[in-house]
Amino acid sequence: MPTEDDVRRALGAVPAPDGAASLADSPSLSKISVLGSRVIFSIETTPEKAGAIEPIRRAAEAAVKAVPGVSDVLVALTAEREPGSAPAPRPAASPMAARGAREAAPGAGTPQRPQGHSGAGVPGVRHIVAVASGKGGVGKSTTAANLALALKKQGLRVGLMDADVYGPSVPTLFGLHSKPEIEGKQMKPLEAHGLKIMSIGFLVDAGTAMIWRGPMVMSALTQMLTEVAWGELDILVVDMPPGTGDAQLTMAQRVKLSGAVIVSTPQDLALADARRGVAMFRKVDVPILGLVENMSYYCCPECGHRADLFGHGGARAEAQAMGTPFLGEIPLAVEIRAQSDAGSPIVAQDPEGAHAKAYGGIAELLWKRLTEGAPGRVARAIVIER
Ligand SMILES: Nc1ncnc2c1ncn2[C@@H]1O[C@H](COP(=O)(O)OP(=O)(O)OP(=O)(O)O)[C@@H](O)[C@H]1O
Repeated sequence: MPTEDDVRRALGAVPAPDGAASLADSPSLSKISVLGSRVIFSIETTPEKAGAIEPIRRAAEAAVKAVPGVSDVLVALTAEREPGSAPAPRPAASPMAARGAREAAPGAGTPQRPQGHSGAGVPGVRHIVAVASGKGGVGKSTTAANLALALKKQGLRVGLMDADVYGPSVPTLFGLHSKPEIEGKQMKPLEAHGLKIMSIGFLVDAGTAMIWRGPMVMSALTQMLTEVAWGELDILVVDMPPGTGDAQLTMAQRVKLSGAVIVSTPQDLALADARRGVAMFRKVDVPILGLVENMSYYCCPECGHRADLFGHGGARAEAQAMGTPFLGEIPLAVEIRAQSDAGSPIVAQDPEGAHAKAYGGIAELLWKRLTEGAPGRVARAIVIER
């Protein structure tokens, strides 16, 4: 098995982006993770310089791939993220246009995957459900985490995959900071509150935003889906990257989704984004399982008074207008935020409380809709050539 020293030696021949003798000597090089035959590290840069540093990233990847015993290399570009600032810019180029990725319609001469609700691509996983939002900051990750816990509470076997590669928040939400172990050829998901959890944030330095190029997103996503020992799951909840750009569209196609849940806040603007989210999934024939209205109303922790901040109920009306089910509403509550920050989501912390019940109701409707048969879909295969 390769060692960290072997990797460093190889990086000694790669130029540095900052005038250091080599990448191995550069402060821009992150900690190196060697997980069996798989090597993961990142190079720190700024979003503006990411394009210029791409050749160095590629050279580093090639140099480490040539180290005996190395099977896979993932080199990410990362940038410091100011707390509360926007995520790093998304790749401009469509991942679909990336060399090596091509789309194939079923029956176009490529091996066909099973269709519809089979969870193809992840053996043993019955349903893969995306939790998505048209824009960032609406509480998609918080909803995905608490929904996963609420599904678990119903007795289901549940996994949570953080596909929000631009700003993985699942490590913070669950207070998980260790690296996954290797089991045979696969990474073992971490576990918390009975959930199996995987995030790109477990693999690269926390506190950085990642600057991804199309093919890297695909490779990271593929690794998290197929190279993780998920075992037998009733449902894998996928926390998608926010937005409706090419990367999100590609993910929606790449993952064999049973359906998608769209999270929105009640504001008009957020609802316009939610509409775009719904349209994106419809475009690739992924059934919309329903809309969730987050930060729906304010609930005073002192007196229990309910205040509608943005005319709550907008998402319910919007869902009706779009012909999608409305799954439920979650209030804007200090405890929900505090528990997320403390690394123990509200459903785990206070499973019998009112907020847990709200998530529970959504989970119940979601599971009902999945098992009572949301409209089937013919999944289109995307073939990644390695
Ligand atoms: N119902 C809620 N009540 C109070 N705070 C909430 C609620 N839902 C989410 N938050 C808080 O809002 C912030 C954003 O939430 P979260 O990270 O889940 O959003 P997101 O849509 O996943 O964002 P991004 O797309 O940028 O990752 C967090 O600080 C979270 O704790």
